[in-house]
Amino acid sequence: MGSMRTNLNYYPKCPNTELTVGVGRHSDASTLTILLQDEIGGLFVRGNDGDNWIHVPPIKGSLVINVGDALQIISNGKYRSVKHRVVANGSKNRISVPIFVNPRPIDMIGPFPELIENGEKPIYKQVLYSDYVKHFFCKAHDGKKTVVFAEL
Ligand SMILES: O=C(O)CCC(=O)C(=O)O
Ligand SMILES: [Fe+2]
Repeated sequence: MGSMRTNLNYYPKCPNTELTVGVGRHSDASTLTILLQDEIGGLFVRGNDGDNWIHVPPIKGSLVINVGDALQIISNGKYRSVKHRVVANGSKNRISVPIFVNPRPIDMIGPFPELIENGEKPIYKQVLYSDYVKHFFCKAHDGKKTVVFAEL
């Protein structure tokens, strides 16, 4: 069991795209995010090793699935949450609908014991998911810094 939240994002067209942030770089606090985007485009993801932003082109009828911080913590870093951002469009409005699939607020999250039985060291501690979310939302988006909250 988990909890889910849906956002309805509306990005009005913006003549000065170089002066505008659609959504600043961040990873989601979710376990997984299921994202429906319209045909406009503007979502970029960052490779874990690379230093370039990769455009995620909208494909009709498809959903984008993003790994979130909770899955990174639960998997002891085996799955890494994806850093992403949205760039405003100069001539067209854009809509996106992410569904955040989350642990419940009352859940303690930390590396699954099954993953650390073979001598692997946990790199994250047990945190109450509602505390993680509170920490996540009390800061402006700044890449993946929020996951440090759960590090040992
Ligand atoms: O609009 C998008 O494509 C992504 C939005 C997003 O990253 C978010 O709501 O967390
Ligand atoms: Fe996001």
